[in-house]
Amino acid sequence: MHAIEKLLAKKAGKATVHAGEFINCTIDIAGINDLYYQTVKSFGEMGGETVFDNKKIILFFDHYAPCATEKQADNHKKFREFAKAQGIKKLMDINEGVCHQLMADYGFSHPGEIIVITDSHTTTHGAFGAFGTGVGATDLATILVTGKLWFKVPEIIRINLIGKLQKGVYAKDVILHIIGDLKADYGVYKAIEFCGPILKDFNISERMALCNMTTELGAKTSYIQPDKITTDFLQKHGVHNYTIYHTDEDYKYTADLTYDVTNIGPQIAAPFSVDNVDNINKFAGLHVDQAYLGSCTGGRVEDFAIAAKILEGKKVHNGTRMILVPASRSVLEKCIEKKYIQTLIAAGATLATPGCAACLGIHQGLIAADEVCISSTNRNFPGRMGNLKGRIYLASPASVATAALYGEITSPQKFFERGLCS
Ligand SMILES: CC(C)[C@H](C(=O)O)[C@@H](O)C(=O)O
Ligand code: SF4
Repeated sequence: MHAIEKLLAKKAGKATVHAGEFINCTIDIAGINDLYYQTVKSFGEMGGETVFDNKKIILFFDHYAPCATEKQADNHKKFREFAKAQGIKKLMDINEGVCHQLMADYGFSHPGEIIVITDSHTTTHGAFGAFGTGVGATDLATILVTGKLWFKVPEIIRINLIGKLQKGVYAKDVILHIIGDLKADYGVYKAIEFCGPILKDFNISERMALCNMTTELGAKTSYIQPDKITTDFLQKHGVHNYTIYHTDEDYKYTADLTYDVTNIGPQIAAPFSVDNVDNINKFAGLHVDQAYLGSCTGGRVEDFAIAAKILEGKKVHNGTRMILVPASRSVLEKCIEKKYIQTLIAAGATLATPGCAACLGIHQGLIAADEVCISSTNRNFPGRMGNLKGRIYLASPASVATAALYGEITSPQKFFERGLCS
């Protein structure tokens, strides 16, 4: 069995499970985003009165924080009333940030647990050795009533990362390259495990970026075998009580792929799909109207550190806007402490409040028709960040910051050639 199967078997109260089998599992964390008040309505329609365990439920105000419309404000108000009525203490209000970053910041993502949130990027939590998956309102309401949810045990694909990363190339470039190679429907309802020597060079932030974007391969969940990087992170967050499962030596993967990252340069996913990927140099010189640094994919402290290093003492190009959206309050606090925010504001960037913001085109930085936005987020569909004719180029935070500096898409490796960035 695979570690994921051992995890699912335990949660289903079974000795073994196998790919394709339908099982019913107990859920360790159920998260509801502010866009999903329907979950509460469905809970009522199912005859739900008291939630299964109010300590295992988290409400996240992240897709519009703070509210941009009266309807959004009304939604948040109803969520707060529901939390009060049910004694749900974990209500992440408008001052907190994006659900997946908060799960990391608060040490809520644990190896060996099942995390279900009403958000497709819940695959992010495979970075901690959890089984994380996104569901809709009805499935989440089922959990509120029963504390359980059905799953079909997924087939598992292993992606082995070998070689040596070039300077100026990050996890985001690696996952964009893989998505461009495998295409957006490759991993539908499958689990995608990352392994290989490169992982020891990827901190939790980069592992989260890898796992987060398996959603754009259609994956049901993702997985990275917990190691010292994982356990050190958990220890730092006061987390000591969890179960790490291990995959049997003779486990047979549905597919066992290897990528040598040595020859992967900075990547771009060009409009209008995430698997429309090519080396950044193919787009060099394209004017960018907006450079966006944020989201659960690329809005962490490490991402702002890179951007600050590239823009320190310099100015965002005239004719280009740079928008900063820290993924959470804790990220913002750390970036202020380290003066990354001050450096970037001095360069001419605009600071928005922690949350999803313009990542999905709700507020805080939408783009107009025919505008070009280079973004550290994870989707570039028509209308994703504003006007249907807006064009989004997905890239690493380093590429976003470099484009902000030059006003056009430019490889961040130019800095490393001159040794400016370590
Ligand atoms: C709003 C939410 C349902 C959606 C998702 O599930 O991915 C959003 O987070 C996104 O990134 O498009
Ligand atoms: S930051 Fe973007 S991708 Fe992440 S949960 Fe929010 S809208 Fe979805």
